[in-house]
Amino acid sequence: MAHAQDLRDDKSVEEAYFTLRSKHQIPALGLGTWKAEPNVVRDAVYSAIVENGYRHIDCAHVYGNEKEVGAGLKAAFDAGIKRDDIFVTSKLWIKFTSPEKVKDACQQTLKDLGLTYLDLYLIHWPIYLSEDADSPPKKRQVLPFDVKGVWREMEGLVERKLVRDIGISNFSVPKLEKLMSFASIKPAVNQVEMHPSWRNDNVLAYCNKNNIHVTAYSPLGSSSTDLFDTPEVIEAAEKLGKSPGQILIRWLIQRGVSTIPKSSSDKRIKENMEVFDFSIPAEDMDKLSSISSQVRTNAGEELLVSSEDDKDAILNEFWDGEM
Ligand SMILES: NC(=O)C1=CN([C@@H]2O[C@H](COP(=O)(O)OP(=O)(O)OC[C@H]3O[C@@H](n4cnc5c(N)ncnc54)[C@H](OP(=O)(O)O)[C@@H]3O)[C@@H](O)[C@H]2O)C=CC1
Ligand SMILES: O=C1CO[C@H](CO)[C@@H](O)[C@@H]1O
Repeated sequence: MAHAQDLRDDKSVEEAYFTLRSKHQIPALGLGTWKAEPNVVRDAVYSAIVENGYRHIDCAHVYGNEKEVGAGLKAAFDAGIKRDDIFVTSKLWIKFTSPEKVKDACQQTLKDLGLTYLDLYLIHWPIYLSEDADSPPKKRQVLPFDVKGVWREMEGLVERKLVRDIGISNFSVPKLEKLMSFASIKPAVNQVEMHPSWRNDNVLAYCNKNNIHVTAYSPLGSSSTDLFDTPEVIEAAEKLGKSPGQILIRWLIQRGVSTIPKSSSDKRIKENMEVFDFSIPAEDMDKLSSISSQVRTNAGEELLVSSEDDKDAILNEFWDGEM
């Protein structure tokens, strides 16, 4: 199987993988499922896998559609795709990030998806909320997060063979450093927001140095269309005869990062996969990597803002000043 450094020469979607520290391989491109309506996500998953060569599906309990994603996976398996050829990621939601809740939460996700194991299970955010927390939560509903205890339970999931690899999502460098200091099984992946308008360079550098693979979420800027109008993106797209979306996806893969663009449209599911027959020249990579305005689309506000007064203090603590 080809590895990251071979991608430029790769013509085969199925061969485009990055190798994790466990030696398991994660596909460079997957399908995101956040905001994929339950009534359409089954068909999107089927179309992605069976008709367009996707081999990674990114899920989460909180997306409220894991049963329907599972129906799409089942349809793909019924069509002859092998379970072992598909990489499925899911995430432990923040109301279950307490040691005694981890195993049940994982088993619920497995049941909903109709699987006996996950390829990757991530702590969705480094935070623990009470199960009755409002959205956004009140300050008192943000409970002490026992990262050591939760991680030990995540390691237990690997030992029980419920998951092949474990990782985290939305972890800043200081939070990664803490986790690395006690983890017996080191995190395989950190899934974070990443695109040319939020490069996340510090997190990427730390992860590269510590053999933690990075998966980029919201590679197209999520629900905002601003990225598609960025001059550097338009210039590269026109030069290479590709769509802005293809440029954004390819930029990530050439950075050594896997990514999971979401689409429920057949046309865009196909378009987003057509990124393995070209490469972005170094000068355009540099321009795309030099956009001065850097803004997260997902700073966790919906999880954390209990009142306007608390907003800055809570977010700053959450991201350890890495805003
Ligand atoms: N770990 C975490 O905390 C998070 C993880 N994620 C994961 O990452 C995935 C991707 O991120 P997400 O925030 O959904 O945003 P994306 O950056 O993937 O953008 C998705 C949006 O772009 C549209 N789109 C898709 N392809 C194209 C294209 N080629 N041209 C134009 N528009 C396009 C989609 O619409 P349409 O469906 O109509 O094509 C949708 O509105 C999520 O679905 C989820 O799985 C996301 C956020 C946080
Ligand atoms: O993955 C994600 C999408 O949905 C969640 C709930 O709104 C977000 O918090 C999270 O970042």
